[in-house]
Amino acid sequence: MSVHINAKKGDIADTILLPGDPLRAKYIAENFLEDVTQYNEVRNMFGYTGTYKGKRISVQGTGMGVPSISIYINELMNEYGVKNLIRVGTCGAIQKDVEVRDVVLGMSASHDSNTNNKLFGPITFAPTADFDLLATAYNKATSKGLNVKVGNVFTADWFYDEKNNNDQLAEYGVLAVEMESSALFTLAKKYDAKALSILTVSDHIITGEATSSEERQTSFVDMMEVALDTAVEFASK
Ligand SMILES: O=P(O)(O)O[C@H]1O[C@H](CO)[C@@H](O)[C@H]1O
Ligand SMILES: O=c1cc[nH]c(=O)[nH]1
Repeated sequence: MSVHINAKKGDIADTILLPGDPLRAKYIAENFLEDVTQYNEVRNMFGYTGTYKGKRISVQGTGMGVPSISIYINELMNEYGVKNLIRVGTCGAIQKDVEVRDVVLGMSASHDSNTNNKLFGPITFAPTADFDLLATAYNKATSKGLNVKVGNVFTADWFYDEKNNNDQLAEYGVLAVEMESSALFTLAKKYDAKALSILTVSDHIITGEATSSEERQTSFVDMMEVALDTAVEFASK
């Protein structure tokens, strides 16, 4: 048992999906996994383990923002030996050719979080996804015929930020804005684990087009299938 996860050693698979929304974790467990057990309900941050296509996979809500996901991924890697971490999140598009409901694979994560400044001091570390996970997810997505985009995402500390630099970020090729990937990529490297962010565009920051909160919990099935089909290639059992 760790501080925020009420699971025994061995309850959590070495390969895990990480939605910010715990109800998205519940949806994935109920609709995609077989032989599911719930291992965590501390703070209603639900965690489940089951099988998908015969492989043992877990899914754990992380909450919103760098501090929250950092707590969960530290405990998952340190206390439970998790090795392959795939975020299944939502993001806001900032490029005209990235559309609502598109799937975005985060290859790198620029950010405005102070956590990496504390870790690295004067060095600007570039949080980067694991290439093997990224290549596998890309192949799974394109073989499903998805309109997948791959590139740099921006991990923001502020959700409501009137002074954000979306225009500049877009000019420099950033695809979309979310709130966790830089911490996931940074900490996974520290603990010699593999990490990737698979995101669905839930809203478009330029056009204002948006999805409902129910759709954000339950309907981004393309992303969930790409993540699970990728996860099974890396799960050890
Ligand atoms: O849908 P999730 O995975 O929570 O991701 C996005 O949604 C939340 C903001 O609404 C932030 O956590 C952001 O990263
Ligand atoms: O963090 C997020 C997630 C979705 N949409 C946004 O604008 N920001």
